[in-house]
Amino acid sequence: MLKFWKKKPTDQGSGENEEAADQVPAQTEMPERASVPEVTPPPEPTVAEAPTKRSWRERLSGSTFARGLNSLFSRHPKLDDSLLDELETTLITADVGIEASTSLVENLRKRMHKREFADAGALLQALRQELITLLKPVQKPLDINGHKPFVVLTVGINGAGKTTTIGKLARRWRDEHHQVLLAAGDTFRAAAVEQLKTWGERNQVPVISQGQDADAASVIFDALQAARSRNADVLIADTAGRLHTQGGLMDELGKIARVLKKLDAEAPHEVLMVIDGTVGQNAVNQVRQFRQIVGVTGLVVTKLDGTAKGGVVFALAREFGLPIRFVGLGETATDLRVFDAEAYVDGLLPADFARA
Ligand SMILES: Nc1nc2c(ncn2[C@@H]2O[C@H](COP(=O)(O)OP(=O)(O)OP(=O)(O)O)[C@@H](O)[C@H]2O)c(=O)[nH]1
Repeated sequence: MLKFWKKKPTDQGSGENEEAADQVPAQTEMPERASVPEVTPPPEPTVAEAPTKRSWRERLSGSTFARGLNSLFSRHPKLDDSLLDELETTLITADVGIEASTSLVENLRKRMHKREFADAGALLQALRQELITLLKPVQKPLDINGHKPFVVLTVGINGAGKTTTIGKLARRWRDEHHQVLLAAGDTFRAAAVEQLKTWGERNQVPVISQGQDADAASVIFDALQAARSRNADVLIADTAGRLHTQGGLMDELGKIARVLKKLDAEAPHEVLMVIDGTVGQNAVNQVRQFRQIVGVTGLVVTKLDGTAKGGVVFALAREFGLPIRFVGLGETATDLRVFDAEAYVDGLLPADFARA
């Protein structure tokens, strides 16, 4: 245990470890130190990129959801039961989920039979409203001002987009003038540490890392100490992608959370689960499994610009009611958007009917 605190010759000499060690209560479980933490300092700022922010519709219009609705309403402009039957199929095909799709359509069918809609356009407007109503409760942006440093622990399965999302978050919060620190806690995948360092360099944000195969809890613990001693506003910790069946790796998440609590009883302040939006209904199972291991407090749904069908966001909202903090609409730094129910729905609907 003492070994963990012993200052290594190549330490940066900041005195951070000693200072934070004084604040640590008696330890029963400590992360194993595999190697000396490395701090990658941010390089000098370069001229800021000036990316053009593309609209939600530009990004979402290729989805099965958007294409399905467009084609349905142009092929079938007449208001009747078969339009609703096809609408139900379109929603299910787009990953909205059977229960949510059926309940949405049956509700619209009842209203149609009560002659609430003059034409198919009015039905589409009602659908827009219902979809927004489904998503509004999960539109709860992440507020990082309540704690200092605010600790965000990102979790998810392999390739979901955690590291990329962290890079985008670093950029966003840095642009909002927060002091950001990153922890390279994905010590499992060879390239993950380098990938995070690249994002750090690109966004002038320091990264705390050890070598590959280091103990993730140790890296993240060190990073929280560093964040405290540097008076950083936010620490974002990466973790290795894992499946619920990988017991050892799942236990590691619990260990990371416990070790963080030794420094701050309320940390992590956000357990952000990153979900690949192209995996369809599987996303629902993933969230269910991760929730049982670590108390997920918010979701990020990525890759909605790609081959995602678009509907999984509704399925997640209906199933869990967990806040959807952000959605990934592309691979560049500014492509992570704060989730906005109306903008999302309007990005999926045919342009003539959406309000955007
Ligand atoms: N099109 C698109 N691609 C994305 C988005 N977010 C992430 N990606 C891509 O998804 C791939 C995987 O992203 P990573 O960030 O490496 O995923 P990870 O979850 O850290 O992966 P592991 O370390 O294996 O767990 C990369 O090629 C990213 O560029 C997004 O919103 N849109």
